[in-house]
Amino acid sequence: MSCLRRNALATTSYWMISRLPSLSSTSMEPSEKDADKSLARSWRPARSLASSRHVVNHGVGEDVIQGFREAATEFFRMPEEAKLKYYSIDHNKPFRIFSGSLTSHNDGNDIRYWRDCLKLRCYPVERLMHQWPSQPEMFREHLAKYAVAVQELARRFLRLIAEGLGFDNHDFFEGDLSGGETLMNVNYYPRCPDPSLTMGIRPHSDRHLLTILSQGEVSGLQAKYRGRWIRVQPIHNAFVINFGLQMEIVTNGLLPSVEHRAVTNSAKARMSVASLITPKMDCRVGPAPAMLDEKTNPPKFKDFVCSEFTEAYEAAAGNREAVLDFFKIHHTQNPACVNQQFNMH
Ligand SMILES: O=C(O)CCC(=O)C(=O)O
Ligand SMILES: [Fe+2]
Repeated sequence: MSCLRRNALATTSYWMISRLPSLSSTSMEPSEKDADKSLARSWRPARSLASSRHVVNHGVGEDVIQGFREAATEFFRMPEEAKLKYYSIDHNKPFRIFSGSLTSHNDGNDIRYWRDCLKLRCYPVERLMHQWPSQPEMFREHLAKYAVAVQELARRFLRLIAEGLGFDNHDFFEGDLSGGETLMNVNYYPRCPDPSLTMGIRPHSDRHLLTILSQGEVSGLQAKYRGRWIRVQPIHNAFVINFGLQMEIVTNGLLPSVEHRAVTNSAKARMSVASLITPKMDCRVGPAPAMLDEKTNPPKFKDFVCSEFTEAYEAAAGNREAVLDFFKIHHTQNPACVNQQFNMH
């Protein structure tokens, strides 16, 4: 296991992938392997988020990204009556719209949120697409193409992460650990007359393994870095890759989830599309055995069933420290005993 690689991966949990001059989603030439090598080479630490490094060769065509972004924009443009039937605060709905905060939990603060969110389950496509809205026309078709392409990208990323972590098994994240239904937040932030009074999304860490975010062209995303909020400047056709809390736990804290938020702006509306790669609800999640060493790196977190995590996340309103606290091991137990519980697959 190369310590250097681990350190490189650990330095920041934010990467941006910019457009691919040489590859498109339809033409994976010269070969997927070469594209992966190129991705792997670019897994270097960002010196700071202010000078984010960009990873090229993500392989998702501009037509696929823009096609879905346009269809989603059309969706938000539909008359209120057409959208109202989807409005729901029921988390079990496969497709719904809601307004405002990230979780249903009220954290007692007085912040107002200007966000409409279209929340849906987007992968596996064949199983879920009949639940998506049939209007606007082509919405389903564009979403299906986007969801498949982003899922493939996530799969490649997870392999690279496993490789970068030095795992013998590069398929470590395959199967139940990343095989839950992929969720998608399509966030629409209207133009806001006074951004000092409203937020887009509160500060939070994403709950799952990995988020692949298309920001669009309008800035608004901010990430916490050394205690300060740094703007993540959008890049045309780029994805922001964001490690979630469960990645932080699986890697025993080596790849920390990034706290981020979205602010509103008075000049332009903004739309972002976040695809959240998640474990199966009944999957046991905990620090990967390959990450642990009884003496030097005992487990920092207990394992849990993914559905328990959802409850903790809601209760902590997405706050990184508060969520992690639910699962932290305060080392009164013998780490050797705890070790035996971790069986990820
Ligand atoms: O709008 C953004 O850039 C961030 C969205 C986000 O953090 C989320 O959907 O979890
Ligand atoms: Fe997020």
